[in-house]
Amino acid sequence: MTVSPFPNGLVCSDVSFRYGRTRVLHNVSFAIGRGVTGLLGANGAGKTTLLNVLSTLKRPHGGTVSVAGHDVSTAQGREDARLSLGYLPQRFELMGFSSLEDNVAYSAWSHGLPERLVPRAVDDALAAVDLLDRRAMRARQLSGGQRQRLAIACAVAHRPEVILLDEPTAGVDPMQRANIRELVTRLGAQATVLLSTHIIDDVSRGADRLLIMVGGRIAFAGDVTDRSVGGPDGNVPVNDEDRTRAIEELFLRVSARG
Ligand SMILES: Nc1ncnc2c1ncn2[C@@H]1O[C@H](COP(=O)(O)OP(=O)(O)OP(=O)(O)O)[C@@H](O)[C@H]1O
Repeated sequence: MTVSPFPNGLVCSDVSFRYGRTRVLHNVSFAIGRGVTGLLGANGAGKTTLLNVLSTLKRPHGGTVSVAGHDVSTAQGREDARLSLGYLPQRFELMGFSSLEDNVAYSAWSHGLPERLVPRAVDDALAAVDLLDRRAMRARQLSGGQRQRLAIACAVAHRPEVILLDEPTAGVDPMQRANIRELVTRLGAQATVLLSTHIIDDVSRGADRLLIMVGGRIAFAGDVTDRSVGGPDGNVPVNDEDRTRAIEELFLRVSARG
């Protein structure tokens, strides 16, 4: 057995998953630690399915997942993992008629944060997403981008060690996107963050590492500053624009290879 370099991060070993008889994840393996790892893949590549498996919502048909050191193949491991996990799914529900602070408090409590720690956690999470001054508002009164930020606050208020974000910047304007990107970078300073996205800018500007999924397999894994991201000529991109272009080219190259 190989020892993961990130025993307290997210370790996915040889994971397979099927919907009925259709295999969607094929022997997916990677290990990531603190920082932001971008997960890129075309529509239908299997990103959401992978996040559902990593979050323990779905059980893999093969392989193992370890979240913050907890092996999720056992009932106790899954229970411990859920307390160490924050998951922002692609489609999330907020309690529209409840205040922002009640939304975050309920989420923190339901993730197992002791009740006495909840008020402070709510303040910290709302401050982190820049919504503290709207704490008493009802969630249904927020704009789309603000709702997205509130949902992130709900996902991270219990201070999880591993955070899974499924397209957190989908459908938000460039200003809000930059705010969310900055927030994700801050989260990555304290936690292992896996960020699934179609927006290459989010990866080139905000991620340290990159995974590319093609047809349910990991087709590329590396640092965003790796020489391999620079393409066949091996030039290392030095600024965000060059890096975005290089990652886009890498994505197309790797996807075409299948
Ligand atoms: N509940 C389901 N039942 C059957 N097949 C499914 C189900 N959910 C997803 N699939 C299939 O699994 C494959 C992977 O889907 P998934 O949603 O994981 O991809 P994705 O990379 O997240 O796509 P997108 O970027 O469009 O969100 C697709 O072929 C999809 O049709």
